[in-house]
Amino acid sequence: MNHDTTETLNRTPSARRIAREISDYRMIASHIRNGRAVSERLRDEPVESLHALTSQLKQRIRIQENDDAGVSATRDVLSNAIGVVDEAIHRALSIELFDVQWHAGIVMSLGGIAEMQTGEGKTLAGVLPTYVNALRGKGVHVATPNAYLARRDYEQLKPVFDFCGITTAVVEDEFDEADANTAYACDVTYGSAHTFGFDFLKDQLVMRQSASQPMGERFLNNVRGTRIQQTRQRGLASAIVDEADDLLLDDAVSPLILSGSPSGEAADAALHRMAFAFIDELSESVHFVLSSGNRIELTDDGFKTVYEHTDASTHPRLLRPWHEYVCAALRAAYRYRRDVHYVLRDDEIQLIDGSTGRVFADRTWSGGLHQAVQAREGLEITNESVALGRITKQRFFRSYRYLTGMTGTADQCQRELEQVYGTPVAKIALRNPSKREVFPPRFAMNQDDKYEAVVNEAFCIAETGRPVLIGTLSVSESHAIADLLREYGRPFDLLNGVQDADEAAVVSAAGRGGAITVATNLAGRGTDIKLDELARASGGLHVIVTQMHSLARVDRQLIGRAARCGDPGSCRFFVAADDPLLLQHAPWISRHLLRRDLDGDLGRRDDTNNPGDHRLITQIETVQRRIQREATSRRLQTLQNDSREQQLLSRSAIRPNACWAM
Ligand SMILES: Nc1ncnc2c1ncn2[C@@H]1O[C@H](COP(=O)(O)OP(=O)(O)OP(=O)(O)O)[C@@H](O)[C@H]1O
Repeated sequence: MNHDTTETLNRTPSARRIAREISDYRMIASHIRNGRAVSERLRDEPVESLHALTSQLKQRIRIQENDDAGVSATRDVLSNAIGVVDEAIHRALSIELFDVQWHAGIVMSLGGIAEMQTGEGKTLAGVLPTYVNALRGKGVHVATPNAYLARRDYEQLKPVFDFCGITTAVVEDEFDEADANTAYACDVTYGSAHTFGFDFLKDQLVMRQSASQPMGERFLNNVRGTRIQQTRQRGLASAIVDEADDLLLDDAVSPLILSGSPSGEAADAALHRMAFAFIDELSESVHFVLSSGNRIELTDDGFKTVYEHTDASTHPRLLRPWHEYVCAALRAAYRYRRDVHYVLRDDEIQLIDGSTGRVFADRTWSGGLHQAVQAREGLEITNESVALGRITKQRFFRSYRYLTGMTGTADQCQRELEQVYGTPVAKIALRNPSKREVFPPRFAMNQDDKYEAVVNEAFCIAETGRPVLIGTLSVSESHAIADLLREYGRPFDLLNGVQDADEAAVVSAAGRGGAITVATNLAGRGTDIKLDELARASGGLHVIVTQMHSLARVDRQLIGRAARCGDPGSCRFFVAADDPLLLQHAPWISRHLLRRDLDGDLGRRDDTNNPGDHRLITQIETVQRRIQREATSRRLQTLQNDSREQQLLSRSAIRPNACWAM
């Protein structure tokens, strides 16, 4: 797939062809019918027959495949592939896939993205495209948002692929070169997008180092038998991306940076400490202003003060102009909060990913911000990382020859997925209407009142035998609610990436009748909370959303933990006048809520539908849509900058992706 900037803005011929194919319902239905017939024939055959059919299909797809015939080659083997996969799932899991799951699987096998509602069974729908891509013999990377989901899917699906005669493995960040190499040698490799991206960067580094070795040295190394570092991956052939909206859009512009930093205290540590002490002399609006996107700008007065009242500006250890140290200290003081943006663990700053709630031990902020936060926390100030390699996830995923994916929440971003990745989206119908009840929203004047109301609701619902998931937006919010629950002496589980609880164990306990689980977004995507009998009979999982996210899709993923795959369930949104989303993006709604409180209206706790409440939620959703549009245009801008940079690199001698050209 050849992408350039102009292509990203227009539908490519290949995207047009895929769009046509994935909307051909008659063809899709006939594949499902034929596939089931093949599966019937295989039912009493020994497992060797499934393996033999897989080998035949591998041969066929390789013979037919050339640059132009990728999709039609797929189409040719699809019915047989469905037969093998159907039979393998039947033997390994004693489950029959529903038509909607085959539909999603075929869409992905043809190169599209399947939008299938949360809880409709995407994990199993993804087996078919994984199998079809594995037939190409160049390896398939199944990318998930985190390591927990990668391992879970690998463990669940390995027996299925064993029946198919397809080798599988999981790769993790901690793997050394040899283990990673073994995992990538399999037909299918499960891993987080993060691991795949970093392994790619590590390989780039190995190849650069080997290319820069003089030929004589390489020859001598060969003669002496000196071990030369190997690459981990076999190339970027096929990727199946789970939670595609998250990985391909929301998280796509944050660059993956492979970095190293010399150990010990930074040479300019004293300057960071001086800057942090100095900001006490500055006041907001006079010396600096807080602007959007976590930025802070010095006013003219501020700039003068920064340089007038200190001799730090001529310090011999300065790595950047003195005012940049001051700005970093201001950002650390005013914009970055412990347990919201980062946690402190073993005297180290560890970053929290805003949309997934995960804590990343190996990520650091750049431009001196990390050191400024260390100064603020009174920690040792470490050296800044030096970037050894860097790529945006957007560029990384665009480098795969075959890319496809699935998500429960692609609305409002179909166009972007198609334009940027050449992957049209097909919406898969619901198997049965959802049983999820959306309770009327609750409003509060401030966070304390809201947490009280949240905890009350959790008690009342858990008492009826239903499990409750309280979804919070930050670690600090999860702690605040946990403290309140402790005060009332109510047992609960906490999942926020900071405590050491085993994620899988907490998720599997969250569906027990009467259980209360407090979680950050860690539990908001991909997690499958299985209900026990009491929980199902009592009405299923109830999800409490403690505050609306700036992206509506994140909210929908969270409420998607309830009422999955035909189960009952419900959810409710809580909104407080001082929620960050309202304060930053819709202060008029905050003011409106405060006015309503004066009328004593906000404390109302009945469940009748109030049109005014729904109007407010609709207004917040409009704000979310605006934020989404702004994020889209930022991403397209990054893409254009990235493409420009790539063009410049390709004109020079440096071609970072050249080794992967296929
Ligand atoms: N064909 C099937 N028959 C019976 N149960 C199924 C079938 N397919 C999926 N399930 C069950 O439905 C539940 C939801 O499946 P899964 O977690 O794959 O949903 P999902 O679409 O990936 O959800 P999310 O969008 O939240 O990630 C799981 O418990 C799974 O075992």
